[in-house]
Amino acid sequence: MKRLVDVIRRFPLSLIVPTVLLLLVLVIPFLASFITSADPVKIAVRDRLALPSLAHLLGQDEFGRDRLARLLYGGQVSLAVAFASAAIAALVGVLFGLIGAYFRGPFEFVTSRLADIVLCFPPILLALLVVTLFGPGALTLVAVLSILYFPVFARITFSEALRVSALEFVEASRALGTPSHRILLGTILPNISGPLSIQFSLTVAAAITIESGLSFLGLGVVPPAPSWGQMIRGARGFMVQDPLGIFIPCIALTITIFAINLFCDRLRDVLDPKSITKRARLFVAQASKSACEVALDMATVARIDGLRLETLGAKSAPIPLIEDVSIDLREGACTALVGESGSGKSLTSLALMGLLPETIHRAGGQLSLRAKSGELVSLDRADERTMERVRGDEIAMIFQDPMTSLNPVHKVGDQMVEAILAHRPMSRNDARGLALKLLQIVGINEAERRFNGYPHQMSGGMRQRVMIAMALTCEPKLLIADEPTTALDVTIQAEIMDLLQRLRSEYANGLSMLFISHNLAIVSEIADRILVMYSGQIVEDGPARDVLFDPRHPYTKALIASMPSTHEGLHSARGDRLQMIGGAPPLPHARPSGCSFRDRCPVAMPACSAERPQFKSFASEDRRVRCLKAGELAA
Ligand SMILES: Nc1ncnc2c1ncn2[C@@H]1O[C@H](COP(=O)(O)OP(=O)(O)OP(=O)(O)O)[C@@H](O)[C@H]1O
Repeated sequence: MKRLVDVIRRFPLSLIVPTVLLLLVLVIPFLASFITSADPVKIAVRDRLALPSLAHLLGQDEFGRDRLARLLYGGQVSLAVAFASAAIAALVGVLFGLIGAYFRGPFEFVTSRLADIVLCFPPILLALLVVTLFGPGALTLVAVLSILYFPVFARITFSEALRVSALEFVEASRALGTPSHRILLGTILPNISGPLSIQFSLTVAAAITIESGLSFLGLGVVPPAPSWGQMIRGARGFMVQDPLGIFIPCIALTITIFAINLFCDRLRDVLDPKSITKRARLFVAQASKSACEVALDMATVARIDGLRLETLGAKSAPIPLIEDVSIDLREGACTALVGESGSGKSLTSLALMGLLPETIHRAGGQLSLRAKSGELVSLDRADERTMERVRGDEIAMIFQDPMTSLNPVHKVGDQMVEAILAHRPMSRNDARGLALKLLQIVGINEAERRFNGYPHQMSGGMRQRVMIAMALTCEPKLLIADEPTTALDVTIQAEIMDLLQRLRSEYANGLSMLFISHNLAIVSEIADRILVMYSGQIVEDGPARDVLFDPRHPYTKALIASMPSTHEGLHSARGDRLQMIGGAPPLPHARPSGCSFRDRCPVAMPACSAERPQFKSFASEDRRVRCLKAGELAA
């Protein structure tokens, strides 16, 4: 009982109306004997096509049979046939699709060829074949419809499962030795349930309509037994004299199909953890409208001011991911954002680009940019058209994994030309010339040959160079480099860092950079300013040298102490041995009260759990530290 109450309490609100509607549609036909005492097959020729009366609420059909009784009893047959055939088709199709996609080889061959063979058969021919074997009737209909629809499920499952099987979390499950059936049912199936639930609703709807066609040909429900298909078939001959006859079963069909589609659609949204509710969308829209503009001084190219990002799930309360993050990106300077995985570096940069995932929204703060023209743009209030111009033209971004950033089916040169033409009004020939020049600038030998090559013909380092060249096509003011060397080996890392340094010094109008990394050693090579991020907050901010050689936050100190570096000064600052930072950063939903770092902090005191530390600035120093002991640590 307690369990039932719990289930009811957690039942998603958005499913209530579709569930009630679906239950009504499904249950009412099965209450036929309580609703009417009329016999659905009893003929009364004298009353044929009679209008509705108290005795016959929906009138009488071409044989004088009670239409309400036929509608209710016929609904039982139609719904049972439709649901049974859709369920069998889904079960068989999903099984074939999953096995074919996961095990490949002969399993793939059997799945695809079987589906091809069934799809090649004209449906009527197939129906005739099954009727010859089993004779007409509701069971025959179920068999015909299941055979007709299972290839659709098999194909959808096959292609979706193929896509999901290639994702890293499935590889990870395999590497952990998870048995195949668990991966198939526990990992892959939930990830493809969205398109399958929609296909199920479409199949039920289609099965109800096809039942009418097959019954019309005498291949389905045998008269005088009622079904909605039979009712439509019978009423077709009297459409002009008695439009109600065809209207009633059609309305029943429409409401049923609508209820099933609505339910499956909502169910998909509820099952998908990435979906957001309408209410949440409205909230986002309102939050965006309430933003206000910030003034930028001439030395600042972009500013993030008091940024707060929250999750926006359909099921749970919002969880803060980023809190009170403020960053000034200075003209021509490289600002580095450093922190452990999950600290919020990427989300901060994606917010600036207007590329936040749908499930995350900006709950506070402002984002502003000084464009090349000198115009001030409020990125938090900009519409999508403005953001399209800003991306690439004003702010460009390079990502961690150059292997997946380029489109594998287009030549490298074509992709570069398209990127140039999207922002710059010039001929294709000029764009080609510019692309070749950029390839040379980023140090790609045999630029012409590489221009005509595909991404898979290049090494990781070369692809990252291409990505950098593409990022520079419109001479942006700001380049966001999100862990641009993490996926590369050490020697290539060094080459890419040299390239970025060279580009900064050669760039005509001064290239400002937001360099994101978890690696302080790499950052120390390029950054003018370092911001250390921990658990969604900036905890230390200052000129690179000061932060590296005189860290004031215990987390920054711990990061430096754990960092293998060839940098002499850093070695002497922390002694010879590398030191580990104990524990792990808290997950966003489980951040402790007070300072998020206190559980790992060697100098934590009781006050650290009582209050969230605010930024502490130091007189005559251009630095900020978010720690109650910042003053002491500085001393
Ligand atoms: N789409 C999302 N939905 C919900 N939470 C998310 C989403 N993307 C990121 N997060 C959470 O937001 C926090 C910050 O993530 P973010 O990717 O910005 O971290 P990061 O510092 O860039 O880490 P990494 O170096 O691993 O990329 C993490 O706790 C992460 O789990």
